This record gives sequence, structure tokens and C-alpha cells, in this order.
Amino acid sequence: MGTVAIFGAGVMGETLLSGLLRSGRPADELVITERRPERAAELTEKYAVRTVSNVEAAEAADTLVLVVKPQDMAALLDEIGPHVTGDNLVVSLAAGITTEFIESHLPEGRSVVRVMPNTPALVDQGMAALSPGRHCLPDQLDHARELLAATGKVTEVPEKLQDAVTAISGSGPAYIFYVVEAMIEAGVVLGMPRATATELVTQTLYGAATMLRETGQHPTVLREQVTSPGGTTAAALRELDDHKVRAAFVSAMEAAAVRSRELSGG
Ligand SMILES: NC(=O)C1=CN([C@@H]2O[C@H](COP(=O)(O)OP(=O)(O)OC[C@H]3O[C@@H](n4cnc5c(N)ncnc54)[C@H](OP(=O)(O)O)[C@@H]3O)[C@@H](O)[C@H]2O)C=CC1
Ligand SMILES: O=C(O)[C@@H]1CCC=N1
Repeated sequence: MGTVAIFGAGVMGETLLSGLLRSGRPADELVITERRPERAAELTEKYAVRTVSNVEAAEAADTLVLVVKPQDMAALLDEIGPHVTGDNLVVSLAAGITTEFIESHLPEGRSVVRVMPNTPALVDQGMAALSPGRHCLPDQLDHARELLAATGKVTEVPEKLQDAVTAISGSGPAYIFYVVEAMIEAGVVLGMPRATATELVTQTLYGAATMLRETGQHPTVLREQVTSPGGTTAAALRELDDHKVRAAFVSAMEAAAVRSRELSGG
């Protein structure tokens, strides 16, 4: 994989950077770029990685990982495009941005992989979905898979599903944190100290997620096991149904996928 350059070390870029370092990649095989000098200085001090200009990074890197906001992607590609060679692999983590869009801003024939990661990568529990561009070779896709595997699970999807991936696992952690916030608030309403409510909700979430992964049981089966006839869970679930929470999730995730498609305009 050689030298990896991370362009845009914000939330997601720093998450990938820290994961690569945790997985044993030497700091001298990584370079990062940042728009704001104070952010660059902060990251250099924290991770002992080199911060360079976008052009220097493009020239130094074998693998270029683009982690700027979708709205900043066209300008970045125009800046680094002339310095991207046929031996390079370009990996984009941006929501919405298609491999075709990236390829069209680079010299002909460049290898591109589109990835949708998520922030649990920060604790090595990420979920990343990959889609190769037109010129990406199988061993280059393997390189991208290896890069993302440093921070969690990796799967491959046809690119037409990437907007759905973004709506599910890309934005997904935010929906879960939102539900957690609501459950903690409810605990406080019920008279529970906030710290205790937070511990109860967090462990319940962790336990439920572990059950899903380790038992392989369908979530409906697991939910039914909790729902005693005439009991407390049935009373709660009826309220969620009355408030159309399930339908709200479907609408919310459709909106996320629509927004992802809109962002493909750059
Ligand atoms: N956050 C998340 O959970 C996820 C994010 N993503 C994708 O990751 C990308 C980054 O998102 P996120 O980390 O949240 O956003 P951030 O705004 O935190 O990070 C982007 C960083 O890139 C910097 N930047 C912008 N333009 C340039 C440039 N030309 N050269 C160098 N640095 C530049 C920004 O600087 P400045 O602050 O000055 O704008 C910022 O620090 C997005 O495309 C997003 O779709 C994908 C999955 C999950
Ligand atoms: O909100 C966003 O646009 C990014 C993409 C997926 C998660 N965060």
C-alpha cells in the first residue's frame, strides 16, 4: 500500500488516521492535509504524522484517501488531479460523490474506490462498504479493503446501493445516539439520576447489539422474547406504533438517501 495520504483530517479523516496507527501502520507511511493550519498543528502534535500541502501529499502518496466534505470535493480533485498517476489508488469516503464524478476530474484511467465508512471506526467497530470505479483492479480493491479493515468490518456493494448504505450505516450511528438520548431523557423523567440512566441505556444497547450479532436471531424473535403477554414491553411498543416510530425511521432513512444523491452534484 506504500504511503497513504489522508486529504481532510476532520472527524472521519482523523478516525481513519487513528485507526491506521492503532493497527500498526508506521506514522512515517502516512501524511495528512488540512485546510486550517491550527487543525494541522493539533493533529501533528497528537499523532506525530506529517502535515503537507495537497499537492505534496498527492506526489508523496501511493494511496490517496479523500475525506473532505462532498461540497469541497471538486476543488480538491482539480487541485490534485494533475499529480495523480496511473500507479495511484484514489479512495473516496465522501457521501454521495460517485466514482464517475471523481474519474471525470482526474486524468483518464485512474483507479478509484468509493467507500462509505462510519464513526464506530474510532473504536475499531466500523462498518465500511466499498464500490470499485471503472478502472480499479482487483488487487487495488483488496488494498482499499485492507485499509478500511484496520477499523472494522468491510463489505462490497454495487455502487448504485451506496446512497442506501449511507442512509443505513453511514448516518446510522446518529440515529442510535438519538434513540439513546431519548431513552436517557425518559429515565430522568421517571426519576432516575442521569448517570444511572446513561449506564442502564448504554449497557442495554451494547447487550442488544451483541445478541443480534452473536445469536444470529431475527430482531423480531429477539423483540418477542422481551415482550411478555400483557406486560410492560407490549405497553411501550404500542405507544411507539401509535406514534408511527417505525414509519418515521423509514421516512428518515429515505430522506438520507435522497440527500446523498443530491450531494453527488459536488
Ligand atoms: N462524519 C461521519 O460520520 C462520516 C463522514 N463521511 C464523509 O467524510 C467526509 C468528511 O466528513 P467529516 O469528517 O464529518 O467532515 P469534517 O468537516 O469534519 O472534515 C473535513 C475536513 O476536510 C477539510 N478540508 C476541506 N477542504 C479541504 C482541502 N481542499 N484540503 C484539505 N482539507 C480540506 C475541512 O476543513 P474545514 O474545517 O476548513 O472545512 C475539514 O477539516 C465527508 O465527505 C462525509 O460525507 C462518511 C461517513 C461518515
Ligand atoms: O451526515 C453526513 O453527510 C455524513 C455522511 C454519513 C454520515 N455523515
